[in-house]
Amino acid sequence: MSDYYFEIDKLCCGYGNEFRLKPVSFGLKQGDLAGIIGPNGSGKTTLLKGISGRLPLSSGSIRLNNQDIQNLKLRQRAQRVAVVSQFIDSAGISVEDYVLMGRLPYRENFQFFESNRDLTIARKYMRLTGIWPHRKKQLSQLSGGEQQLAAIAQALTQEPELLLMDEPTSHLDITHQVQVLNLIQRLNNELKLTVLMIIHDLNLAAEYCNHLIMMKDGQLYSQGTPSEVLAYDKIEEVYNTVVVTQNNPLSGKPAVFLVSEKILEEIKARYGGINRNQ
Ligand SMILES: Nc1ncnc2c1ncn2[C@@H]1O[C@H](COP(=O)(O)OP(=O)(O)OP(=O)(O)O)[C@@H](O)[C@H]1O
Repeated sequence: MSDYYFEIDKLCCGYGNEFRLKPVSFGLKQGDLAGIIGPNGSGKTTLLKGISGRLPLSSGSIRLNNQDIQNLKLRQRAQRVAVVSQFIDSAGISVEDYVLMGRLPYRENFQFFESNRDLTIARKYMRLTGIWPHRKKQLSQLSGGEQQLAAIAQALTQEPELLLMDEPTSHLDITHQVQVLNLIQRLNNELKLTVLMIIHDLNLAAEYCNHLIMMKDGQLYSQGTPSEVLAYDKIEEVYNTVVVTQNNPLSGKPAVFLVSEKILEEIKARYGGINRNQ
């Protein structure tokens, strides 16, 4: 029996000889809201694709609630793990029908129409994500951010135990970023939904996630609480960029500040460098 609700052990996957993850291992507790961070091309999406089954593993195991989920049939896996990817296939389908597709893994053989329960669940998540007013529109008529909300509503309609998300806030303005992350945080608190998401914004990652996984060059570089992972020296090594970190005065979570080249040169000329002990 593992202490972890979700655990990957020495997971390897990639694209032939082009790019391959070095073995990645980590565990999450039920109800963790975990973020995968790291620079462009460090392997975040590849890791998520390996976990979601979109890329075959060359080695390693994935366990959810003490069961190896690699060998589950697609339908069974989809009842337990939902994925929100960056790019949404917005074919000619209404928002409501798109969200209802989240119930497909639960359809019985020869059940051609959704049940009342399917409709109730889909409507609940359309309301929660705020796309309810758009439900009759074609998905292709929505903005990038609204499509992202529809994709999240579909994934939640799947009622998964584990929600995987590839940059769920990438197309959203700050109001909707915070709205979506607040919603995810609420579901995570109320339903004990375990969430693993790729998130580029280090400040949002620090504020919302209780566990961070930092990738560099196809391998796991650091993992732990935001305070452990978002130390200035780790960020500088992984992102090759000078940063200053301070705690958010309200939440106590680390906040990361970038420094322009011009200011850095002025500080070097005046003080010889950044005083990290201030
Ligand atoms: N289908 C593919 N075939 C071959 N190589 C690929 C493929 N998809 C991605 N790669 C390569 O794998 C590496 C890791 O890509 P990945 O998408 O996992 O990075 P990422 O950390 O998610 O980056 P980003 O932050 O830019 O989305 C990159 O060098 C990329 O060029």
